[in-house]
Amino acid sequence: MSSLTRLLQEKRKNEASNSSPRTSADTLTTTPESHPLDAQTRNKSSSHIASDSNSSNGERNRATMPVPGSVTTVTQIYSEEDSSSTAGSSLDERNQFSSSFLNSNFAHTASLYGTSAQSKDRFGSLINDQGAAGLSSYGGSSLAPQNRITSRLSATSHTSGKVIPSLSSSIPYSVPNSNKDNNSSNSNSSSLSSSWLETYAGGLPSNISAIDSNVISSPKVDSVEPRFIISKQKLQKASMDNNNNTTATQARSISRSGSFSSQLGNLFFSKNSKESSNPNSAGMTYPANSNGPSTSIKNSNVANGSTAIPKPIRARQSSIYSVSRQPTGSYTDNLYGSPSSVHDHLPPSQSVPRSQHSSIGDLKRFFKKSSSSNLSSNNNNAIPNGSPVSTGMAVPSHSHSSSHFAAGNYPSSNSYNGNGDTIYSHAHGSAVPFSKRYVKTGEDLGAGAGGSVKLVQRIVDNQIFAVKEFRTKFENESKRDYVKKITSEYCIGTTLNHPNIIETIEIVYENDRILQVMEYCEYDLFAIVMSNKMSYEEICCCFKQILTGVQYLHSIGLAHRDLKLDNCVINEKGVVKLIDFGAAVVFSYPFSKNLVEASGIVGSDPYLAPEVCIFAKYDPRPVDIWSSAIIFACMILKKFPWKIPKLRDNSFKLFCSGRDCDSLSSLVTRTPDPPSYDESHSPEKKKSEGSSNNVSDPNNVNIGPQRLLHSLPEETQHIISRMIDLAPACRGNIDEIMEDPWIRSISMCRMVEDGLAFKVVEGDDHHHTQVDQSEAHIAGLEKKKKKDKQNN
Ligand SMILES: Nc1ncnc2c1ncn2[C@@H]1O[C@H](COP(=O)(O)OP(=O)(O)OP(=O)(O)O)[C@@H](O)[C@H]1O
Repeated sequence: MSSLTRLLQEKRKNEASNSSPRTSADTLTTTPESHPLDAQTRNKSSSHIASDSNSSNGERNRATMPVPGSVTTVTQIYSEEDSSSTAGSSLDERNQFSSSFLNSNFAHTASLYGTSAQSKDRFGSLINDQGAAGLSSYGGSSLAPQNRITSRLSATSHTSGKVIPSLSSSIPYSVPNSNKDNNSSNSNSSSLSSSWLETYAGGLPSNISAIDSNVISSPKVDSVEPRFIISKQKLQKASMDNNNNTTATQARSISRSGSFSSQLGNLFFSKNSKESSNPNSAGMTYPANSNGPSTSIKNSNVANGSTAIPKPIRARQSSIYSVSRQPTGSYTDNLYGSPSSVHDHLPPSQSVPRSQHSSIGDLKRFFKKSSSSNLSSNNNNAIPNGSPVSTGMAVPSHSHSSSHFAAGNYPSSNSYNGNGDTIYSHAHGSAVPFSKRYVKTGEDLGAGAGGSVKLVQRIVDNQIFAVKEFRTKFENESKRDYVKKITSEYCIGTTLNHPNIIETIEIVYENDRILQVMEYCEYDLFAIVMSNKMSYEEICCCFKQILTGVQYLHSIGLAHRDLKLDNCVINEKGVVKLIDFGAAVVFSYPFSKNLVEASGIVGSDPYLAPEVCIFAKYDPRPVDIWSSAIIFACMILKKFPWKIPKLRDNSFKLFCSGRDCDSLSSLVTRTPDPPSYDESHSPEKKKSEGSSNNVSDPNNVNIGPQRLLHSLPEETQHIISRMIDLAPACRGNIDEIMEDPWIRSISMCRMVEDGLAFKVVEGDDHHHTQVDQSEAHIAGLEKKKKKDKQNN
């Protein structure tokens, strides 16, 4: 056990002894004997690994085998709940694989965006170990509760009111070697990693190289060149000028780091048009030298002209031509390259990425509207940094998506009388009300925590789209949480541009509903997996496409945080797309090496990475990596490896056991082994990763990582084991994963540019399974399941 971990545990122990009786039960137990794996308990568990659905009996038998006495089992800190909860909450073993998989997979996303430990406490009493009616932070949805595992806020010590440490405070994420002096104000992790780094001569694992602290801090500047020094008089004059021109001041005051969120906080909770029109309360305004607000907008909030709102025509115009998909990596060109942007009028130092302006302006208009209808005001609510709101606003600055808002040739108005407003669009004719441009067609596609998704047909060309209608605010939900969710999806949806990410066509606010029009994909990946018709090559293709989408997200500083089969759709050409960015967060801002940790138990139980359930803050990138590996395992096994990554789940407990360590917290906080002398002099060997997968008995397939891995094809085992390393610091990062020989060898269907359009180049060793449209989406599968139940 590392001294660091020991320190952490001692701290917890002390905290535990000082707190309530409940917390004393959370004390770390490290003695293997105290949690022997007992066959009976395991027997109750239904979530076992098997290579296919017919092997359930064999699996059950295997699970009842006594675990050799020599192997270690793991215990989890803060595990009162875990130890007291029953194995009965695991998947029902008697069920067919497919049905348990189906039941379990209708999982809601739980999210507590950026909540503090205290705020989590508010929900603590609602925790329900049985899972069926557990708390969804969204308060439920239209899907039948028996059909889903609701992600609960059940993890760890949230109920005990303890402040759970940040994961990065116990492992060295940071890389402060290059600017040691600058990091004096940084967290412990920086100094820890600094010494760690010094000790081991810079042998950094590849997945932590880009980050040098978990705090955003401005770099210190020792000396400033004279030409950059502005005299006091000049400054005063400038500020007087600025007072006369608040619009310009506001525009210039928008900074990349942090201020977006607080300004957005004001924006969202503006009480009325008066407040909104006050630049000090509204926060976001448009550059004075832009074309200014459109007086043609029939919006009382805007009509007085005192609030500088992006000219919608401009924003709309800006989105038409440049929205065609750009190959990954071309975003910086788009971001700064378009000559027609209003931002080009600003000197570089004052300009902010265009799409930020557009998004913010659009959002401002939208939320002023909605605040006058749905949301009552509350100016006191500040939205914290790192929340999905700030996240959302930060996204465009990273991304190429400014192209969405670059010059174009849109209809002269994007607003229409009374009924609705297109917030974002790169669709023709968006000046016409949504309801006059689209008709609903067919069955609903699905519904989840964020809203319901329907199929619509565009009248003008009969093209089919998926429309997500965001749910309205729940009564017991804070406006902050609601707004965060919507904003996050809005910003991200309008920003991302990659073949493996769903394309947002437009976002419309109409009759108090928020509608996101997306490209339609004919199948849910979940439904395809459930058809049991996928070939191995097809599974690999889908997996690589998912990873490609993740690689794109991570490359622009975003993490999805809710990767699961349900959030992957696939079109009839075999192109997989990631959907549902309601839980996504920014982990890195442009031009910054700082890691912005994520917080909250967000995601769906079976796909959750263990650190999410243990730490209040964590790096969200390894979380995506873990979830992607679980998706792969699900596609191969047609079932979940476990129901939840907590020790109360016997399958997960067995997976964690049999290693050279007996405590889950130690395993999770492990750091890569420093390279030995030999390794550091041999690039090949250097790659051999330290990991928490250290196995006591590699031949025992009932316990340890091989419990899962042995069920997977051999060539996949190496990289999957790197992806499901219990320690996020040891987990492979996305670039490393893409370099894995097996991943590289996968023949993947992909989109390539073909003149102005894109065409799909199919993988050469497989075809993609198609299923009947009645069973192509989760809603259809649910219906079928209900029908089957009734017939039985
Ligand atoms: N573009 C699309 N094309 C086809 N089907 C889609 C599309 N977008 C969503 N769906 C279907 O709608 C379902 C719900 O969508 P989504 O995940 O965005 O909703 P949600 O309310 O955010 O769900 P969750 O509970 O996972 O947060 C998906 O599982 C999928 O079946």
